Amino acid sequence: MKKVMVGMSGGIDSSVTAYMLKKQGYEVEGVYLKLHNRTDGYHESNIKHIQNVTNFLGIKYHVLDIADDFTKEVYDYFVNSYLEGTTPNPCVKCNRQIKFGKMLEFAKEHKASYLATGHYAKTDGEFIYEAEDKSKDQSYFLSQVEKEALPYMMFPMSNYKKEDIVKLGEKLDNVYKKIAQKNESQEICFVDTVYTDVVKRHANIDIPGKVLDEKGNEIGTHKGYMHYTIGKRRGFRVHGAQEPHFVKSLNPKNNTIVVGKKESLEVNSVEANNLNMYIDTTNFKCGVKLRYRSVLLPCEVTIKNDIAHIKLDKSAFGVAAGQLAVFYLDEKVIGSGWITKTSK
Ligand SMILES: Nc1ncnc2c1ncn2[C@@H]1O[C@H](COP(=O)(O)OP(=O)(O)OP(=O)(O)O)[C@@H](O)[C@H]1O
Repeated sequence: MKKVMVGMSGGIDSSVTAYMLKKQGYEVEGVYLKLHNRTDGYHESNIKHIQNVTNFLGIKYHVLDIADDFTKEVYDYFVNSYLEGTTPNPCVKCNRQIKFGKMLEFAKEHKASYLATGHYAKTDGEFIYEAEDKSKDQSYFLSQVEKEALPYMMFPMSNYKKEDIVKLGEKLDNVYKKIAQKNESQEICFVDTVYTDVVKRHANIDIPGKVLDEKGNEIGTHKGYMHYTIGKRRGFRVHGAQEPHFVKSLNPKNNTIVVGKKESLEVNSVEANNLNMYIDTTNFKCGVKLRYRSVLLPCEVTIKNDIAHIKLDKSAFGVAAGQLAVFYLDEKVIGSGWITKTSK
């Protein structure tokens, strides 16, 4: 009987994942990652749910304290990105370094043949694909996971809709019912409210500065550059503006932000580095997502010296350095890279 380690968060998706795999005849064990140094009962409450589920299923579970790695690889990167004026994507880092890095190592150490999670995505061991439930699809966030990890990954949610998983859970047992009726977890696990609440624990984000136009003229004021991301159109003042202005770039060095009218945010080419490619081709046509929940933008990609040069067929707006460019052939993820530069 093959062993599967299931990453269990105490939420409904991973709890149903464990049930499904047990039913399919695998030897199942669960692992809960303590990602944060929280002392407010957060871990205890999650672990209680996991205890109930694993008791019900008659399986073992482990708790792995990984808070130091998480702080270094994910949390610090998140805060530093805002300090540097870029827009981070912590879930992408977490999936690569923590869930399919450290948690996969743990699964292998425990002689598991696979690591399963409740992510909404598909994999055939060679590639990652969009999930059946497009509204929940997480393939974008998984696209930096190393190619070597793919043969170990299992996503039992791949063909289900979230609502079906909730219904299934509610029918299974009271233990599951309680979990299904919990609030859905927030988008970023360590951001309870808005990102600025996290960043302000580490820096003074409220230092007002100048708003500049594209020629460098002072045209208004803002409340601190870390309050803004590329494409944002509110929260700053432009003297005498008739038309809406959008944030075009952030300059942490002199605490200025550059704004422009919508057309000036038009981008036709994008550069990305730290590539993670699942194919070997260095010149290809594909669809690209330049942020989560964007539609696929047709483009041509040329990779030179480990940098992807992305030429968009049609312009895109509000593309932010620090976000991930994910390359797709229809539903198949063929690689991704971190956006460093954009131009018209
Ligand atoms: N602290 C954790 N420990 C172990 N595995 C985790 C943890 N957090 C998330 N995972 C795994 O990663 C998957 C995706 O996490 P994410 O936070 O995106 O999901 P979710 O929709 O909240 O899932 P769930 O309903 O299982 O909580 C989870 O389903 C679970 O398998």
